[in-house]
Amino acid sequence: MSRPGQQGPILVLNAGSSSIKFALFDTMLSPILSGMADGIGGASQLRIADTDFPQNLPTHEAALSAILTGLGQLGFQASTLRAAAHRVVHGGKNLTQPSQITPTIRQRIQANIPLAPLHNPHNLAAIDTLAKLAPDLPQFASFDTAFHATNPDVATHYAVPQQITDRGIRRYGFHGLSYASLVDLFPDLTSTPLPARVLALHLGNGASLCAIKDGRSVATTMGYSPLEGLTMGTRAGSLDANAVLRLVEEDGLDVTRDLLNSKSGLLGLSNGTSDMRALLAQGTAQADFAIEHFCYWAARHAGSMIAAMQGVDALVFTGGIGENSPEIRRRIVANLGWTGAGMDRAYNQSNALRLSPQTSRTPVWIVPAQEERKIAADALTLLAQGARF
Ligand SMILES: Nc1ncnc2c1ncn2[C@@H]1O[C@H](COP(=O)(O)OP(=O)(O)O)[C@@H](O)[C@H]1O
Ligand SMILES: CC(=O)OP(=O)(O)O
Ligand SMILES: [Mg+2]
Repeated sequence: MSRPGQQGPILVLNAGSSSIKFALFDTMLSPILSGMADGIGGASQLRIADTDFPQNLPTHEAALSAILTGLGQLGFQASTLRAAAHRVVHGGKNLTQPSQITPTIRQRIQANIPLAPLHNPHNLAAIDTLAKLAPDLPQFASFDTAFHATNPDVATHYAVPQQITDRGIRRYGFHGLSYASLVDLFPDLTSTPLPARVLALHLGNGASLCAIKDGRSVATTMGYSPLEGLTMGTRAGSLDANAVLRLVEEDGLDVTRDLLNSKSGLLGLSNGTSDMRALLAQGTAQADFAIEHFCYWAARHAGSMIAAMQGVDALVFTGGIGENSPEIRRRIVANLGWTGAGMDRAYNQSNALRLSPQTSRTPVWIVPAQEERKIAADALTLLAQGARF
């Protein structure tokens, strides 16, 4: 029996830790419209196409409901869709390929909640909400961990006994849909082939770096969960495991989990603000220290990524901060002057595609994160292969 939306668009939902991005694509992968609910839990707003709607969005659930209402008012009710496709942040050991969501896949996503507590619950909530609204709607998931499946064992193993690694305590890496789309889009956008050794900087509310050699991930800064690595909006980034043990001992597990995932990073350092745009506008000593910490550690971790590639041929910024903040890019590239990267002030100020002058030995680019397009492409491939619908 055919569904009413069989010829309709694909809805992509990308729930980040502070935002839900969404997009509709037709079956030729042409964008129909896109939008975003951002600043969830803070100074939130909903943007659909080019229109901003100031909205109080205290939770991801409120944001999802506002998005679905807004799309419904434009004629895109759930019943009119051909499929929905989701970014799922943690696929764990087993979910390394885009998949149609079945009860088994849903159960595995749920089992990975402790590994990505700021993400997987929101991904699952979106899947469940749509399943209730439109039980026959085929739904698909693409996993943020999958692009890093090419990391060598030496990069994915923590230095713990093998039986611990076998329990899944290993490095996975995230932002893989962003890095995969960067690799796909780079040649067309820049009219140059993808350089052999790319340092990709995905700087958003969550932030990570990836060493991309010959188009494949060979190292990344996030590990077992999206907590490891850089200083982030609310996440602490790397810290000594013995410090974590002490916090758990003194404050308990739940308090410590919340502290390290939701109350640290820029928010903790500045004593109140996780949003980079707001921090840059503040001008207080605490805000400046938080910004300095972010840029210093991004550059320090970059050194590690560059060592994994034995050098670097290009730097590529992406993510909300990477695409939009000239000041943060300026500071990070200044800390990486030793790589031969340089910045043209005017190009940087205008968020141009190429940020470095022609004389720069190592070019610096912006490639906008196109996670939604990648997720839609994955879903279309599965539909073409005959996924049930
Ligand atoms: N013009 C800007 N200047 C500085 N930071 C910005 C700007 N625009 C967006 N950002 C920052 O980008 C971050 C959100 O990035 P994004 O990739 O959308 O987040 P998420 O991790 O939720 O997907 C926030 O810290 C926000 O302040
Ligand atoms: C994995 C991750 O940190 O995602 P986001 O940056 O969207 O929060
Ligand atoms: Mg994001």
